[in-house]
Amino acid sequence: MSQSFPPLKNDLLLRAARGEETERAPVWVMRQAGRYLPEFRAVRAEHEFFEICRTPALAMEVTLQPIRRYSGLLDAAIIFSDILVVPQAMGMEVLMNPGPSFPHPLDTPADVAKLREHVDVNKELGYVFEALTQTRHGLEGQVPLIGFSGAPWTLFAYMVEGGGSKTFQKAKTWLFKWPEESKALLMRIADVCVDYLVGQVRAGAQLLQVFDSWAGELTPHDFATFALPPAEHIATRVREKLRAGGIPEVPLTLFAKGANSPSSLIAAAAAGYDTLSIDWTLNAHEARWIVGPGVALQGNMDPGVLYGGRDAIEAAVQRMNASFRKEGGKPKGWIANLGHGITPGVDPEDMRWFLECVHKYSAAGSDS
Ligand SMILES: Cc1c2[nH]c(c1CCC(=O)O)Cc1[nH]c(c(CCC(=O)O)c1C)Cc1[nH]c(c(CCC(=O)O)c1C)Cc1[nH]c(c(C)c1CCC(=O)O)C2
Repeated sequence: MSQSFPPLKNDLLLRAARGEETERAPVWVMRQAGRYLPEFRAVRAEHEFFEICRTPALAMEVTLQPIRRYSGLLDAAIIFSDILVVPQAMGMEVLMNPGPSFPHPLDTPADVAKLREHVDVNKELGYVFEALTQTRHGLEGQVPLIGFSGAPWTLFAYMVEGGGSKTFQKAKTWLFKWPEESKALLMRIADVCVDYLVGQVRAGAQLLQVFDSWAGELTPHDFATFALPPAEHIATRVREKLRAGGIPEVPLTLFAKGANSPSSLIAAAAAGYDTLSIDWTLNAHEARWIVGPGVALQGNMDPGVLYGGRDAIEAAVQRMNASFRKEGGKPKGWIANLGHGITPGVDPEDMRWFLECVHKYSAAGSDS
């Protein structure tokens, strides 16, 4: 597959991620390819979830579905995959029925011996790289292509819990009973993520996002102790490896959902990422005040507003716009998004309305 890709026609996302002013805010939506789209459900009816991930033509198809449906309204595509392909690459079995479940979670530090000692990402995750390369061609330069991985803390939690959790009993047992073993496992996961993310850029990803969906389960102290160091390691090492490989650097985004204490925000902003993705429990104005001008911000409408109909969506976009932008100025270092993934019950036409409202209200000169 040729690595000479079609020229990019819309670089709003990349400019905003670098903190620049843009004529309007670029917009994309976490989980934009997925179950709220009937065309995704049609593919899903014919194929298992991980089969779609592992089949580059299918992964490309579902990645492109929202780009086609919302033609001209989305400013990025995100490759269809899942954060749990990394635990799979490390040797763990993961099922999707309908949520993720691990038949053999890591109950104690002794179980770490069951993981693959050396993970060859080209061998284990080459199918994601192939999907990225094909999709980058399939996009024909319309919008940039985002690659991603889970953050080590969120992946660790899945690997020891064996699935989702309300209490995080097992993950917290690990952290507080075996802190050193926990840190070692977190860094081991981080090193796999580094190789995986570098491989994604080599394959065609133009921006990388690291999802720490469960960061908010930790105290500020434990976030700083356990979650942030491996996330920081990822940013540092990815940049080093790209430079060493002569591969142009790409912007990096960290989504540490719920890590919203001022000290956590300040620390996350200093972790080596270009953009922080924030959830809806933060006011963007306050977040900017806390983190200063050094990082771009992404977010942050409550995904639940998409259930509220057009008037509610429009009003929430207006408030979001006013919160992210200086009065009268152009958007600067702001990527419009939801504060977490879009949910399966959303009407795709309400998603369209959200995108249209962002275009309208974030355009320079428009009144918020
Ligand atoms: C925690 C997490 C997971 N996966 C992901 C996260 C981090 C972001 C977040 O917090 O939402 C990330 C993810 N998962 C998926 C993408 C694809 C790209 C996109 O459209 O954003 C991305 C970026 C597809 C998916 N991943 C999953 C689906 C639905 C599975 C199906 O089709 O049956 C999709 C489209 C399954 C999945 N995968 C995961 C869960 C908890 C579930 C089940 C619940 C759910 O549906 O969201 C783990």
